[in-house]
Amino acid sequence: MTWRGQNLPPDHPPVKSGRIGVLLVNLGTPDAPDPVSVKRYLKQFLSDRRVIEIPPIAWQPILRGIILNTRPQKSAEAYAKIWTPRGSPLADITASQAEAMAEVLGEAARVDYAMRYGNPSIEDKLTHLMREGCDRILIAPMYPQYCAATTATVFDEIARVLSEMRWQPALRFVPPYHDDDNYIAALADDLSRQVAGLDFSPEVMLLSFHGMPLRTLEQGDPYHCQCCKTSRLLQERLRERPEFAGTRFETTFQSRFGPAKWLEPATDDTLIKEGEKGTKRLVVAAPGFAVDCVETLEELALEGRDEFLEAGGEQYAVLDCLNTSDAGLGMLDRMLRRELSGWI
Ligand SMILES: C=CC1=C(C)c2cc3[nH]c(cc4nc(cc5[nH]c(cc1n2)c(C)c5CCC(=O)O)C(CCC(=O)O)=C4C)c(C)c3C=C
Ligand SMILES: [Fe+2]
Ligand SMILES: [Fe+2]
Repeated sequence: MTWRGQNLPPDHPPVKSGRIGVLLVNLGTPDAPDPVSVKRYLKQFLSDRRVIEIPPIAWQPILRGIILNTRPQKSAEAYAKIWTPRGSPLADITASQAEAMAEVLGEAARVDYAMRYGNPSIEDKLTHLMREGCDRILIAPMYPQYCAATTATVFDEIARVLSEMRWQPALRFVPPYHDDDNYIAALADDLSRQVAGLDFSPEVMLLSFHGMPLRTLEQGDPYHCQCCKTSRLLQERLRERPEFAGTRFETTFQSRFGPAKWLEPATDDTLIKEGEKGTKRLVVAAPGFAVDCVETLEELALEGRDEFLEAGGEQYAVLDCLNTSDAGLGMLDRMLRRELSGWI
């Protein structure tokens, strides 16, 4: 019996090894846009102690007694507005990114994707890659800015899954890429292309990042700092482009959750203030999201539009995330190849 050129004795169990795997990991999403599925997803997501940093003895009664009895209904309505025939945009676009990377990497590596919460799970996909013979695996958390609530939870889950494996793969992790020239240049190209296609020129551009509780900044999470750096580097690039001549840039934080103080300025408050002070033409980009999701397609594109127009604004657009654009896939390809160097 032979496997990849190895001679094995006839009674040897089949051996598959020597392959390289790549696993793109994003946050996760419900299986369907209904309250039961959203409740299942939120229960797992909001029970993670890195996401809600309140001792479980205090948090779990609030989560189970209040949040999970109210939020799933409201969130399911938001998801229903953006759901596609192929499912949740977050999972669908992440799957397309993985397919595109599988194509460009070809025989050099197996590429797949997983979700930190919900399906397909990290456990299933990591086990599957191992069964396919991948004993070296590159994990790519799809978060440009490091945050304990996102990047670190991927590491936690991988470590948990590995703790139950006899034969563990060798692992690499793609580092946060908030100031990587490859990422900033891809954003600058893609956002300029999209603005050139609008029927108005923006007076103001919001660079909106997912928010976090302010306490996490005070406790040393680098997330806020990394968002600010991405924003500064991106603005430096965009100011050189004719599409942004005369545009004023603002950095904001969206998706506030719960009563604690979050990072400011808040995106929704800023949209209202801009409309009230006479800004007529505004665009929003969300550079911290690798793919479009409920937070960009519903909160920014639908709720945000109403907020801005009701406050006096006239023209409003939310730009696509890098998704599967040429710039986005080119960036991903270069980033994965760099992190795979020596393996492929
Ligand atoms: C305290 C709660 C939350 C923290 C902290 C948080 C951090 C955080 N989230 C993202 C990226 C995404 N979040 C998404 C959805 C989402 N986020 C929260 C709460 C917190 N996020 C909730 C309750 C939800 C579900 C939707 C809702 O009910 O509003 C998504 C989209 C998922 C999808 O299915 O489309 C993304 C992506 C980051 C990057 C982050 C910290 C930096
Ligand atoms: Fe979130
Ligand atoms: Fe939201």
